[in-house]
Amino acid sequence: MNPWRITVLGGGAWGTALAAALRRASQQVTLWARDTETAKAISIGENPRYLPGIRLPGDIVGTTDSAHALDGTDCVLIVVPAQSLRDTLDGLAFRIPPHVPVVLCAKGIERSTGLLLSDVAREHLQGNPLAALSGPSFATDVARGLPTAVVVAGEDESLAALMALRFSSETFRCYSSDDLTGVEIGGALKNVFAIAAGAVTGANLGASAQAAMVTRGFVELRRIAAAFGARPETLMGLSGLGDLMLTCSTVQSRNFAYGLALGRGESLDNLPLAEGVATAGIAAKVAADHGVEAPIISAVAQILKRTVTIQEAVQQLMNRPLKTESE
Ligand SMILES: NC(=O)C1=CN([C@@H]2O[C@H](COP(=O)(O)OP(=O)(O)OC[C@H]3O[C@@H](n4cnc5c(N)ncnc54)[C@H](OP(=O)(O)O)[C@@H]3O)[C@@H](O)[C@H]2O)C=CC1
Ligand SMILES: O=C(CO)COP(=O)(O)O
Repeated sequence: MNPWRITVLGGGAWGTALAAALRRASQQVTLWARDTETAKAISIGENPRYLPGIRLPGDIVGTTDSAHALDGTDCVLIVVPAQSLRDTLDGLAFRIPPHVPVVLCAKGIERSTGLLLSDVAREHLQGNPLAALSGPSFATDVARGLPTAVVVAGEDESLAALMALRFSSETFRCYSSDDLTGVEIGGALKNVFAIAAGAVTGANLGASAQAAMVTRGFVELRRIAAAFGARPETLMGLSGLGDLMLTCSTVQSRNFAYGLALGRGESLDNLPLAEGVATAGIAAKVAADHGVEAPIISAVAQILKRTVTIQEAVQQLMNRPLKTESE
């Protein structure tokens, strides 16, 4: 099998880690970053700004030249933060060859529109098949080559399976799915619950509260996904339950760490990217627009807006009318 020429757009932690994983899967990888120092560093096997101390495969090509990165590419991974996807496509979509598959790797909902990232991409890319890569996978683990499993979902099932085959290696196992919407929603919303989990820990509410919050959060996740037409079983998988288990349980998650600082009343300035902060408010609105009850997402959105305290939010959640567990 000849290697694919794969372009990764985005030189942050996740773009760099995915470039390393794809290179280990014997693909030819070019990573486009907007920052010259990052692009140069990638070419010599490191990204000191986002993945300090991690040695990358030495033959990833780093560049700031988008034409060089995208001319003749076989597949494009977009790995900038969710709220930067539109800007990135405004600048680069014209360079992405028609019909080349485009894989969205960010986890979020566009704050200004409530759109899933595939809908944002569809506004810019008419002929390109779209896919999403998601699942429980910290950039530091993937960049180090630790064993990881993710899911690649696309509207075209056979193309998703082909991408999963191309991207997989001994340490990076890709499952495929045709439920693009379910996989996108799982990745986007787990960040909001990871913030909640961090806040529960930071505010010393106890391990029982933590388990209750994650379980009932999972119910909200499945309800919202169903309202979007996704399959419930998708959310039982890597992008859903799997990513909730990961990011709601460890401070290695930036969203959990953000919630932890919030719960402890510490400064939130200068914390690394926590996608759930931008997604919480719009997710609460999207749920309401679809007639879906999502009290935990709403609570996180209100806490982030400082319209309620964590203690008030807990009181509200505990005093909701009683009902059966399946409601
Ligand atoms: N880190 C992780 O473990 C994982 C992250 N993800 C998801 O991947 C996405 C990206 O996260 P991650 O890489 O960690 O974030 P980082 O903060 O590490 O990096 C973000 C990167 O995006 C670049 N960027 C931001 N805005 C733009 C723009 N408008 N145009 C071009 N480049 C831009 C930044 O460039 P610059 O440096 O110049 O500012 C930087 O290289 C998020 O949605 C996250 O949820 C998913 C799974 C794992
Ligand atoms: O999505 C991730 C792991 O699957 C990364 O989570 P954080 O962005 O919270 O660090």
